[in-house]
Amino acid sequence: MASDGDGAAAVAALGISGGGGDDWAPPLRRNLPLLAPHEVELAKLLLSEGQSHLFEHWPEPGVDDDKKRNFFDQVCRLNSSYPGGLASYIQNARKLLADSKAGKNPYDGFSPSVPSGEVLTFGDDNFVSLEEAGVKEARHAAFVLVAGGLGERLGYKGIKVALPRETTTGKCFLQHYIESILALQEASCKLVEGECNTKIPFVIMTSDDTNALTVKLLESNSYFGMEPSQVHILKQEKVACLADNDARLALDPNDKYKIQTKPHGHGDVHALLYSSGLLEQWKSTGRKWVLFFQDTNGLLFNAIPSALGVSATKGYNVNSLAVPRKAKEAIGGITKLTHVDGRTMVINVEYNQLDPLLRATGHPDGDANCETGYSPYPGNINQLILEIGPYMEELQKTHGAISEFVNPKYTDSTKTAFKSSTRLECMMQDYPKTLPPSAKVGFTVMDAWLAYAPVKNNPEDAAKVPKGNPYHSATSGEMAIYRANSLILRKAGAQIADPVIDTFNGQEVEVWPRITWIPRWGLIFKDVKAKVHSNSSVSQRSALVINGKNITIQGLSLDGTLIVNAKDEAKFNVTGHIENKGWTIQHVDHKDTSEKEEIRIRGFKFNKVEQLELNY
Ligand SMILES: O=c1ccn([C@@H]2O[C@H](COP(=O)(O)OP(=O)(O)O[C@H]3O[C@H](CO)[C@H](O)[C@H](O)[C@H]3O)[C@@H](O)[C@H]2O)c(=O)[nH]1
Repeated sequence: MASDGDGAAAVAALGISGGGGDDWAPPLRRNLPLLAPHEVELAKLLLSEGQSHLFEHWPEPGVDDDKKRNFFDQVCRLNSSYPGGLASYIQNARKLLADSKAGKNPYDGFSPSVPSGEVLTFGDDNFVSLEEAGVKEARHAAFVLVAGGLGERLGYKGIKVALPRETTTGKCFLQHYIESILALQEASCKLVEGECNTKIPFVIMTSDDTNALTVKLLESNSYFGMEPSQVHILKQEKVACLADNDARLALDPNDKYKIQTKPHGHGDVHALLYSSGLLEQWKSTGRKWVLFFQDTNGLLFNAIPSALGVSATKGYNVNSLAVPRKAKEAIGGITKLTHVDGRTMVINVEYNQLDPLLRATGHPDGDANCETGYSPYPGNINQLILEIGPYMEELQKTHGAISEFVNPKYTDSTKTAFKSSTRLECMMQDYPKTLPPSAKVGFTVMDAWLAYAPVKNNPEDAAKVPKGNPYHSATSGEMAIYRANSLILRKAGAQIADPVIDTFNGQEVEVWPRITWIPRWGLIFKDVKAKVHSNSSVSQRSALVINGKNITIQGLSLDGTLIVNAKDEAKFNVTGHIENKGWTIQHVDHKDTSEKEEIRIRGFKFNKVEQLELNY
């Protein structure tokens, strides 16, 4: 830090007179001697971008000097972490805020239509062969989890990847993701003749909100069996908040020497990957695919093998996973956009933009269901599979910058003031927007029961979801695992009892038998079919935990709780009639603070009365 004397010299050297009317807000002028030359440059930048208010409250030198210096440390970080620096950020913000105020449609000139993509049916021959193709490709893949989000809508205090995916085993999302990647690695390697030492890389994008807890979760669980060198953490920086339509930066309400910041969105992942150097490394070691996914979709890995199979067999540069979408559901719609000048693109139109776009282009009902009971636009679940070569070529041009948007909440229709500060955001699924028309952009649709069950909404909001639309809550997220596993076993020939309907935290859900397995057991449908025989049955009140790769089920009739553990490659056949009191489901009110938060948000817990545990 420059001494007072140095600062004054620096000021003089930079030719700053200390005058210039409003340019040098008086409180800043008085503090100039405190600043190092690079800080003076940053101050000039801020003033030239209309940010003199940031200094209005600064006291005389000698008071809060450390805080003033910390302020410039933060400005320096904000300036270096945004492509083009803070000046670009403020200019982009001013333009986007003006467009928003004017009600400008970001899709001006485009008309939407329903695109065609690959529609897969679980368990048919095409699905099975795509799964096999996907497993074969998996050893050329790298996975990227975007997990920098706060999960504001869920309101959970911890990080979302640490939440149990289901509470029968209690395994968290991150453990399930890692075990799934390792299972893919193992299965894919098995298909190679000779030795295969492939380690599938796994990147986690964190933010200041999630980084420390994510690292702690990994380290305290020995990376859930993954080699630490396989895992790369990339932390995204937040961006400055905007207080008004002039893009004046907002000060932190709790610290007037700090600019308030918020996450910039999952779109940051492309710029971070670009600057990390990982892509070159991956390409040079034979990687072909980069798979992006989100923090809480416990069904996702049911869809990965076949979707990767689609990418490989269709030669897609970009493949987005989708599920049938209910109108107004909070997932973007995959849409074909045709511009008046003839350009077309297939892209996600975010859920808050689809309705206005449709209304503005001759669809008076806006975002509505069609005769199928679903929106005609497939719902984007934000699982993207990018082919690494074309991806790297594109990033060479864009450096990973993704088109941004702003979403201010105005106090009234004059759109002159915001309810709270806003910021620019970007989304990873907007990546195809800059691609040339020659790019092969496709999508793959699967049933939601198989592929999509996120945990995003808190109990109160979930209970208000229109009837028939998915809740996207901790309750529905867990119940969806049991339903999917039950349906998969049914398809494999087992007799799985029908569900009962119950209501937890105000949400009516189907309660299927609580069946779970480790990814090594049932990575693809062919594996499940080979291990389950049709003469087996599971009653509705049962729980079945399959915890071993080579466990087979033959002639089992289960009415109660059964946990089967078999180590490594040990073979074990589960058979016979097993009956016990089992685990009953106990309702928990989400306001009951005597329960743990992860239990309260799902509205139930298991009362473990009796079980049979087999260890082999
Ligand atoms: O700055 C951020 C913001 C979010 N995330 C991560 O991005 C993912 C998605 O965040 P949200 O769950 O908040 O996303 P939304 O529900 O708003 O919407 C996104 O997910 C939906 C499907 O779940 C749809 O695909 C939609 O089009 C897409 O934008 C999460 O893993 C979150 O941790 C970050 O890493 N950094």
